Amino acid sequence: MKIKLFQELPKPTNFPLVLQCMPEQVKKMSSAVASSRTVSQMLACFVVLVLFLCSITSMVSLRSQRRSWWIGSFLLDLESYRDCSLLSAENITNLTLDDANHTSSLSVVADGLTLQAPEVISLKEQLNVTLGDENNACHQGPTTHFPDYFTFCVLVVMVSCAVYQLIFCIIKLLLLVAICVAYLSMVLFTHGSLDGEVFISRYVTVAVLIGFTIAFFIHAQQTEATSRLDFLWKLQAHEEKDEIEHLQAYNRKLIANILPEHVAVHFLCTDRAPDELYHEECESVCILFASIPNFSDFYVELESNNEGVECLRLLNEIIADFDELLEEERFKWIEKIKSTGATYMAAAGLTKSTRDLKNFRHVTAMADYALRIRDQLEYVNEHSFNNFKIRIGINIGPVVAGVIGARKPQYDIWGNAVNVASRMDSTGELDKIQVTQEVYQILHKKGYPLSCRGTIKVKGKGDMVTYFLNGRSHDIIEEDCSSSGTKEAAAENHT
Ligand SMILES: Nc1ncnc2c1ncn2[C@@H]1O[C@H](COP(=O)(O)OP(=O)(O)OP(=O)(O)O)[C@@H](O)[C@H]1O
Repeated sequence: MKIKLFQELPKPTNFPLVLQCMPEQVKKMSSAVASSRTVSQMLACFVVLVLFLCSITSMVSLRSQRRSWWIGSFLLDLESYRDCSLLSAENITNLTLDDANHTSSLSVVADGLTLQAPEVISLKEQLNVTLGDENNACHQGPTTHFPDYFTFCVLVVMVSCAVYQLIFCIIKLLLLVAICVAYLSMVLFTHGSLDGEVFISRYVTVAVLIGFTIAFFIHAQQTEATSRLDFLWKLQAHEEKDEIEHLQAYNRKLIANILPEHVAVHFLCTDRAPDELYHEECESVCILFASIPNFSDFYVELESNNEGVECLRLLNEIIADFDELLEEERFKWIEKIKSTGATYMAAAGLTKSTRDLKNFRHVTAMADYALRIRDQLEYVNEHSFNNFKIRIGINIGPVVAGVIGARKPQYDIWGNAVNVASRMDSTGELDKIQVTQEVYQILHKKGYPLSCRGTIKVKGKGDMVTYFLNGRSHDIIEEDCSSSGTKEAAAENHT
């Protein structure tokens, strides 16, 4: 995989605390600078150059003031420095202001420069101080008093250049070389006279600066290599994190497709015991079994239908249509449990949020769903020129819900209510929805048209009075009519 170096990593959403206290304009400016590596580098180079200029400005002034004789100015010039040096305690031991006034033939010889007594007196008068005194004008901070200061300043500037890790090492090298060349040319050519007793040897200065440049360049290379490695690791970590998140989302979706949402949440929870059996007791669950008994007649393995695959394709479409209907908001109470062959099983009221013990909306939703899938099969028959018949059974009661299996876990429900619901299907009639007395009592109150089938024999249960659900609730139809009427009226008003 080819990775672009210094590609920009996702920016942190939160500003550091210091930046948060800053005015909005400053925040914007700093984030604009930080977001562009080129701008940041240019800014860093600019800062280093400004520092360098600041450090050598005094040196330039020193040269421009050389001919002036302004004692007491901030920049004492070179000649005054030399004069002060000559008048230091080492050269004139017994000279005080009074002595000098009375000594007419005093002369001072040092470094080949001869000052006659009147000149010395004149100088001393101008200085108006006692020579050899630490606080005299000769000591008042002339830059030349400690000229190596410039070399140290330049070294500090070079250190500041090394501090900026974001500058490429090659740019750093160019910057360091430029600083060295500029400074050394000043020391060697324009300020050559500062050498000797004033500067440390020019050769030492050259050696020190070259040595520092090499050291800083090696340091810059190492820092850059570390930064690149750091960047690649960060990039790799980001990619791996994205991959893990993607995988987690995929797993979540997969589990949500296999298990009901609330059960999937339980299984994705990290602090659950791995061998723990998931089960829960649910009261008043409405169970539906819907089967297509004549599908087995339709299913034949022939060469013409690709050994039965085309039959399975049609069954798959029917089941998928049933699944799709559950996406509708009004069927949110219902959870598909499974489909076995041509039998579809669903339950409503498995969680608190999908159970309505007051208005039994989960039961009415199941009744509507049963009517809806019957219509859907009619529709499939019309379009596939088949004559599939559906048989539906509905019951209500307590169940135990749980997940069975470690490798291919399956959510299922068990209990007498489930067995009876299955019996309502198996003992039912084609194209009819058979319900138990408990379901009848709920649906009847809600305005659903039901007809009593009579007493039937149910295996294991004995005689049972059952009912057929014949259509939708009058209340719901009225509600639908009024809402569609309102919609039409609204549409009319709109036009
Ligand atoms: N969770 C379930 N999923 C699918 N079908 C179920 C489930 N629970 C019960 N049934 C079905 O309910 C029907 C009634 O079961 P019951 O235990 O009363 O009698 P059975 O003797 O086991 O059934 P059968 O006589 O059909 O073999 C069975 O056909 C069974 O397949």
